[in-house]
Amino acid sequence: MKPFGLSYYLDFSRFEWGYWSQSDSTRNMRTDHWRRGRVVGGSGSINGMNYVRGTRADYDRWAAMGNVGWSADDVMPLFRDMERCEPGYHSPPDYSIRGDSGPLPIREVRHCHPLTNAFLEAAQAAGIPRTHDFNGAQQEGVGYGQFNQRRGMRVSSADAWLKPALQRKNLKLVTDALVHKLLVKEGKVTGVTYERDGVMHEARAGRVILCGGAINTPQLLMLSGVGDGEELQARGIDVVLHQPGVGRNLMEHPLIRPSWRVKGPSYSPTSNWLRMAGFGAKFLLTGQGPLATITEAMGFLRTSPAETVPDVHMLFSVAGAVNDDELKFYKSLKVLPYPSFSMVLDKSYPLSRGTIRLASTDPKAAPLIEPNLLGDSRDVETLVKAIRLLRRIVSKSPLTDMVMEEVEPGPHVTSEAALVEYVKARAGLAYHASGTCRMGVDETAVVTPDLKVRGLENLWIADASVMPDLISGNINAACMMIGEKLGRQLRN
Ligand SMILES: Cc1cc2nc3c(=O)[nH]c(=O)nc-3n(C[C@H](O)[C@H](O)[C@H](O)COP(=O)(O)OP(=O)(O)OC[C@H]3O[C@@H](n4cnc5c(N)ncnc54)[C@H](O)[C@@H]3O)c2cc1C
Repeated sequence: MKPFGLSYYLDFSRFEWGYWSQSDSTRNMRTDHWRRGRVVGGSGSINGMNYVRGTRADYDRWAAMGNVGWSADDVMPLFRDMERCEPGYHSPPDYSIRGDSGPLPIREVRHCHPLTNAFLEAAQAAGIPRTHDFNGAQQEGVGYGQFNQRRGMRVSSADAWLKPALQRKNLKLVTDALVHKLLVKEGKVTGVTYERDGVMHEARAGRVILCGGAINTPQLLMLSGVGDGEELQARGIDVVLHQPGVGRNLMEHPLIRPSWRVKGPSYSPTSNWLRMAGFGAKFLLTGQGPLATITEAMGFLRTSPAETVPDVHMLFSVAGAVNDDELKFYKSLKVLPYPSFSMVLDKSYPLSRGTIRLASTDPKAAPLIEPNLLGDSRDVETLVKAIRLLRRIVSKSPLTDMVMEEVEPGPHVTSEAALVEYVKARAGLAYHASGTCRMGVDETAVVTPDLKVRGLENLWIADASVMPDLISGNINAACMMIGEKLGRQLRN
């Protein structure tokens, strides 16, 4: 999926794990599709490419939890070294903060749809500040989207780091392989077993680094006997290390998609061949337009003046789409078939926590994902306040003049109770699963601040599972930073 636009037309489900969660009692017993990339580059090879670092305060919070080495002063230089801001930013980036020579190109949206510019103006009319770089000095506010793309084409971590390194003689990439478990001898990890074309193999290593993501990394640890001792024994797995923190603390940004129908054309699917040809030409000539992305602007908003930091994050999507539980195939998303936009909204610092458990000792079986996505009522309250804020934005010119009607939640959903019910009925995933092998300094932390698995020799983790709590915004950039940080640490 190099150009994002292809995902409208082609079925990429074979590059995915196809996980569905357990019914969620916090959301009317709904179940949802936990999309995860099953491809070189992982979920970063199938994601939306929105590039967000998170705030300085996010990492200072991680450090304040005892995670030495993770403060903003420690990690922001890593982000800068990773990035190469492409030409064409509306305001020149501040290169004391942003990078200009790293392996990962980051471009800003240009030549937007009129709805995007109308949204930015309306948000400011509603009292929301304009930020010229939410990855720079000020995250708060609304601004144009940034993407890890070159001329509109995806540049994933595999493109930026792995592919150039493949020429090295000491690197071998084995694809189409499923790791079954860790090899552990007397508390020391010596390698992994994996299956390829129905044949089992062993890979031995001086140092083993797990990066299977927030669902598969804890699954692999549990299959290897590392997890809650009682639960492992109940499944007949020999306990290598009793570590009840494995698979706990599952974090996800709960997400809703308030949507509006508009009078003029948006990027919604169209049968007008002339318009489609125009989109194709724009992409080929400039790398911009809906084939590169449909989320042209972003916002980090405070739902009330009492909030000290933005508590919700939103993407302005110039094609309306709503969550759809009826769709049991690979997206659980219904694109609205008429001109429309969505304000894709997620709660930045969710308090609810879910769990990953083993469903079976078969490495090919999906683990049990128990989301508990809205287990803490404060997450619901924030999303309800955020809907009111979005409605205020839409009521402002020039956006209001372009809108025909509110599609979701709908004009009649106005009371507190009705909005709470809407959130419970419709909230889904931002695909930011994280935290299931939490970094920390306490007994239930799975890794130490240097990402070493506590209680085992020779094993580190570098993926979203180590995050101690969630950052504000999308998390792929933070995952890349985590990998970069561990790489430097082990090299030294
Ligand atoms: C649909 C979607 C849209 C998203 N949009 C954005 C966005 O716009 N911006 C953003 O910043 N973030 C986005 N994200 C989130 C972001 O991409 C992920 O959070 C991030 O890629 C997670 O990185 P990770 O290294 O933790 O895991 P992953 O990227 O999931 O990598 C795990 C890798 O391990 C492999 N693996 C797992 N188990 C095994 C095994 N047993 N044997 C062999 N291999 C195994 C997987 O196949 C995969 O390649 C999105 C995610 C999704 C799914």
